[in-house]
Amino acid sequence: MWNYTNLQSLDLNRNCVLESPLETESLKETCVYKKCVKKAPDPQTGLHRNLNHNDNEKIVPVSTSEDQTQMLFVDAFLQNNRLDHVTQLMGYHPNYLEMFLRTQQYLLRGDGPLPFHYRHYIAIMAASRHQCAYLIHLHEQEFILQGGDQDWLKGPAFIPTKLRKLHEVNKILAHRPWLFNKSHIEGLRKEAWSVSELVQAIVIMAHFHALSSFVFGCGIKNEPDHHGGFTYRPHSPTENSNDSDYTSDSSSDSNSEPEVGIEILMERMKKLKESQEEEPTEEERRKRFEKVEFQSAELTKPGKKPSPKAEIIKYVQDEEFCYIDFTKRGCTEEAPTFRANEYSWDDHGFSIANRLYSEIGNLLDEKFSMAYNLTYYTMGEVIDVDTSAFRRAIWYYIHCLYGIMHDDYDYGQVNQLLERNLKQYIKTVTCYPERLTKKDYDNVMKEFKHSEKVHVNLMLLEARLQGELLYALRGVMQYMT
Ligand SMILES: CC(C)C[C@H](N)C(=O)O
Repeated sequence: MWNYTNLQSLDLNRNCVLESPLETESLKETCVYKKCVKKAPDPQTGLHRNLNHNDNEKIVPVSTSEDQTQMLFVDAFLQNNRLDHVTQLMGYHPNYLEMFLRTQQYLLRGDGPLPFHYRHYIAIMAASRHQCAYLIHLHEQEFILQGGDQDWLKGPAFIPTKLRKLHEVNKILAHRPWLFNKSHIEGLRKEAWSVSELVQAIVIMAHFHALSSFVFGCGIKNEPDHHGGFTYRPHSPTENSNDSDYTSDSSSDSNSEPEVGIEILMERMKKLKESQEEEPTEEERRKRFEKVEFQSAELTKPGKKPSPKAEIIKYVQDEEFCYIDFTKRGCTEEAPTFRANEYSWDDHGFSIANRLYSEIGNLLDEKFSMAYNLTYYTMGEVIDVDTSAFRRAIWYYIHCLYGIMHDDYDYGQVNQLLERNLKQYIKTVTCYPERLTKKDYDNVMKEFKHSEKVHVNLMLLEARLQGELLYALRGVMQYMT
């Protein structure tokens, strides 16, 4: 349904999207993704540099000259009744955006056992675990458009028991997915949930948990017609921090370490590639994994969890329940390491998802592999770079935060390629995105292009989603057998 507000937002969204360090006051409408132009190598470093990018762009404008992106924007507008900021930001990576839109459309509006208004309400429940006002507001509106009862938006006391009973699973999957097991399914089966309804609900929850990470990770602002969204940007980042999804940063936290630049990173990647080191033994691999896991527990986020605003708190139960570190979770009993070679997406998750919720396995599979393999062979201003080692390190580090170990990956690479600040950022965005501050965003990947920071956030979204689904679908499989 198109209405004036939606058309308005299409027009106005250029002025209020990102609370990003790159925000300028001028409302530039420039296309973001440009083809690299090959230049002569830098005489000092021998690296090829792409001098043809403009780092002032924040989102891909509605008037983009890229045909593929333009078409996707039209699709997104028709699907979502608006061209939202998430879509415009993902517009930097049109091949990915296409799969994202296809999957989200299927989850919310395609064939499936759950009524449409339930799907949007589940999206609200999921986003509320991370206090993601942006997604909550979007789906409150969609919920009403789908004929949902306005009273439900007062909070869980007003919703049907069946839906309310999802709370426990929503909470566990969002923060400690390793606790999920078949007993949760058994419990919900007694509350009139069919297995296929549950699988759809689980995929919707996981999708919106991970999308909340993306929204905070990139600092996406509210839509113009939502609370706090229809404003001009503040002049300084500290002014009026209320209208953004970033928390204001009062702590002088640890993010002051100098960053390893792109050149050093590239040298390290090259060394790893050329290294003649013998394949580490299984035992050695396990030790390296445990080391990374152990170290991650030291990367705590100083400062308190932000307290949710009234419009969000009404949806949140057990507010205190959140991610806990490996060292505190009593690894042996409650959460043994999840071995991805014993239960993997490719061999297990994919087929059980497809079987119980037709088509979803294929859609997710394409989206995972797009995010995992996406590359433009660039790093900052350097072109012709094989970035796979860096990208793999990010993906597997996220799984490691969830206690998932891939036997064939050498976790030594994580420590060589991801420095402390970046690990801290990844951990915050993955585990408690609501705590991310603008300063955290500013302090990482300083030499990267804006579109590359978005790229990293796409990987965070997908790796987190896959990790959560691995636990959830393993629980479903245990229930079925
Ligand atoms: C995250 C980025 C460093 C990815 C890089 N720009 C690439 O095209 O592979």
